[in-house]
Amino acid sequence: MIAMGRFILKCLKCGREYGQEYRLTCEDDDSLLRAEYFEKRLELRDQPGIGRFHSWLPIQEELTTEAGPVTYKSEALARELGLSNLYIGFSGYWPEKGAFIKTCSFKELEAHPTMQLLKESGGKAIVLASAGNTGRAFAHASALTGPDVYIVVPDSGIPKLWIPEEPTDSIHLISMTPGNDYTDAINLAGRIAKLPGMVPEGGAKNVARREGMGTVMLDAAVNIGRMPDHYFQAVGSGTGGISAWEAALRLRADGRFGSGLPKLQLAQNLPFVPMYNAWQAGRREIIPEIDMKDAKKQIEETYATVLTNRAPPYSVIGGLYDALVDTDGIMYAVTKEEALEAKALFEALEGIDILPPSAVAVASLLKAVEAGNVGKDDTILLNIAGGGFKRLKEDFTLFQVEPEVTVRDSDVPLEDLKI
Ligand SMILES: Cc1ncc(COP(=O)(O)O)c(C=O)c1O
Repeated sequence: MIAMGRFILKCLKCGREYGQEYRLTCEDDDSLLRAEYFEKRLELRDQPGIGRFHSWLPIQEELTTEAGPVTYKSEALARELGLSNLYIGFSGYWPEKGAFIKTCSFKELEAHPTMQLLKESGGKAIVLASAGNTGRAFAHASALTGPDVYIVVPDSGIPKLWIPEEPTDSIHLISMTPGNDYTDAINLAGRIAKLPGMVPEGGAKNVARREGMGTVMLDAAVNIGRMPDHYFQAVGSGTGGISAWEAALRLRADGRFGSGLPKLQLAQNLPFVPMYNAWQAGRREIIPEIDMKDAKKQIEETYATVLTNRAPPYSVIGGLYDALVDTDGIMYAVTKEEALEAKALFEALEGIDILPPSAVAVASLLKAVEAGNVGKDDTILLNIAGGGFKRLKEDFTLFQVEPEVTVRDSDVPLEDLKI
């Protein structure tokens, strides 16, 4: 158990408080827990990456990894769009800009604090589901730091499960046959996590994961000197949006970064856009028959497959709906063609390759400019949550993680997994 805490966990529904521990839910209800840190002012630590933001990470020991978010002011894309204060929050590999996330997405910002919290709370093995990028990040973190990870991935995610070092025995990859999607992987991971000795990673419920993603907002505020007026990101679960909002609430309370919360401007990719549909209809609830009819077929047709969660933390108290309401947010639905065009534009102008979800985010910024949803002198943060994969391959040899077992559906007998 953890000694002397740095924060408490508070239930956003009933207000019940818990000490510092690896806890995903309140004992009385299912709303999100939020960390309240004893440090109310952000005090940057002298660490190379995400560890700078230790003030608001739910761990004891400072992280020393070089992986961290990078913020820079755009010139070429900004000029093209006629924007005078466009900032890029870049999570990926781009050494020329000081970006050293070698699994090329902001999922690594979630993985490092989560693995550290697991260690500090005595856990030995963590279980998670992934559409690909999260699994890669946790596999890498496991190879670097030791704890076992059990990663359940749908077939479409397997090619994304490479890491920049030899896979270690601590990485256990479970793949699912075609026909299963990310949500099927979530369901199977949920069953495995109930086995003795296993700790569920928890997705959006995992505070360490949210704070890790929230550092993109913190880094931007520190670099710009204030919070941005707008925050653009592509979402699948929406956890990044929730995290950006929570980070902004802390920055507002800090007092040095402005008092207006950044307007969340979030995008999904067509035809699978359940949160966009629910938000457009003004609903807290996602109604599957309306908002994601023929979900599995829609998911197969999407360009950015990692943005396809059928059970996102949208309706839950403290979830994405609340974040959108509180920030007067906007959602976008982007086509594959729009995303590909945006990708080509960004890469040509900014000079770095980006992953499909980031292309969806760029496309939503183009739409926002066209619709007048941002002012030309507004301060805008565009979260490029994944990029630099081509750049990474120039410097590193990548290793594919091989599945230990492949299963047909999420109801398989757990004995078959030979865990
Ligand atoms: C690069 C990238 N961007 C965006 C997302 C969406 O993340 P979320 O919906 O959890 O905020 C993901 C999810 O895997 C991702 O890998």
